[in-house]
Amino acid sequence: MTGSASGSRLGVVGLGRMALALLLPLIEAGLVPSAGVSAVVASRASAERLAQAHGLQVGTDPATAWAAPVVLLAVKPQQLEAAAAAAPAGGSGLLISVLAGVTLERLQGLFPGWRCVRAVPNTPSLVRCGLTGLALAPDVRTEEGAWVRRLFDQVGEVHELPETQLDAFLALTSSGPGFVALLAEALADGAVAAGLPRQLAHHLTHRTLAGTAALLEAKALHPGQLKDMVSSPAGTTMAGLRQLERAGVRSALIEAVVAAAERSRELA
Ligand SMILES: NC(=O)C1=CN([C@@H]2O[C@H](COP(=O)(O)OP(=O)(O)OC[C@H]3O[C@@H](n4cnc5c(N)ncnc54)[C@H](OP(=O)(O)O)[C@@H]3O)[C@@H](O)[C@H]2O)C=CC1
Ligand SMILES: O=C(O)[C@@H]1CCC=N1
Repeated sequence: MTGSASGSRLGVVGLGRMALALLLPLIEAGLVPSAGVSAVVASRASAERLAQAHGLQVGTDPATAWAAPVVLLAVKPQQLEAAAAAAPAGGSGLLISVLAGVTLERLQGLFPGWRCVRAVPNTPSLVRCGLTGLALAPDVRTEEGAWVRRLFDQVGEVHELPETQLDAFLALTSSGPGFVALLAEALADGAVAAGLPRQLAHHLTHRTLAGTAALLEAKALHPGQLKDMVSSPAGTTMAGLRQLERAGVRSALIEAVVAAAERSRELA
């Protein structure tokens, strides 16, 4: 890892799916040296499995991770109190939390002395197509803030936002991959039902999603414009769109994002 904010050591408290989605590409790109990572998880079995799978130092003694000058906190919100209870008193480093909903104010209360960053990343970070929302506590030093932005920039796009917008950001970008995956699964099922082989149906679904997103972005189209572009009068797309509107898919998607944002606020 480069940059004065970090030295060469990174503590990781909770090495689950999100922490791995961030760390593995950073290690692969040589931006975080695997020898400088000290990770802790809850169970000995997970520690052994993760150490073997990724060649990282993974244990269950929290002191090893909290000794680093920068700590990535990536336990579940429900595991926060236990993780905080195991942190040594008198910390003075940089704490980057990715916990859904957990506010800077709560982090500062639980980890006195730590300069806190609330990050909202997503799992496409694993393939360096991520999105990260960031809010920094006022005491985060200028060079630390710059280092954090650079770090997340390496796995995708960074958006620094007022903290009040992070729950909505998370609902769209962090929960969003789950919503889109459900759509992808259902679209592929439809293609199989209509006669395509399963493997081809999944491949074509992924390419359709990626191509649609690329077209929307490249031509700066409103989604409604693209919908109209592919809908011939009395054609195939309108036949499908009528079914979607009848089933309330548009409203269901709106409510899904709103529900995820509300749940994030509850987890605070
Ligand atoms: N998954 C996602 O897409 C996103 C997740 N997030 C946030 O990231 C965080 C982690 O989520 P995710 O990676 O999915 O969860 P996981 O369940 O995959 O990972 C949680 C990790 O925390 C470890 N852990 C549990 N308790 C402790 C403890 N007391 N001390 C140290 N480690 C502990 C677990 O160890 P063990 O395996 O031994 O139980 C596990 O490694 C959550 O707060 C979530 O809100 C944010 C954005 C997106
Ligand atoms: O579902 C969750 O709670 C986590 C946070 C955002 C995505 N996954």
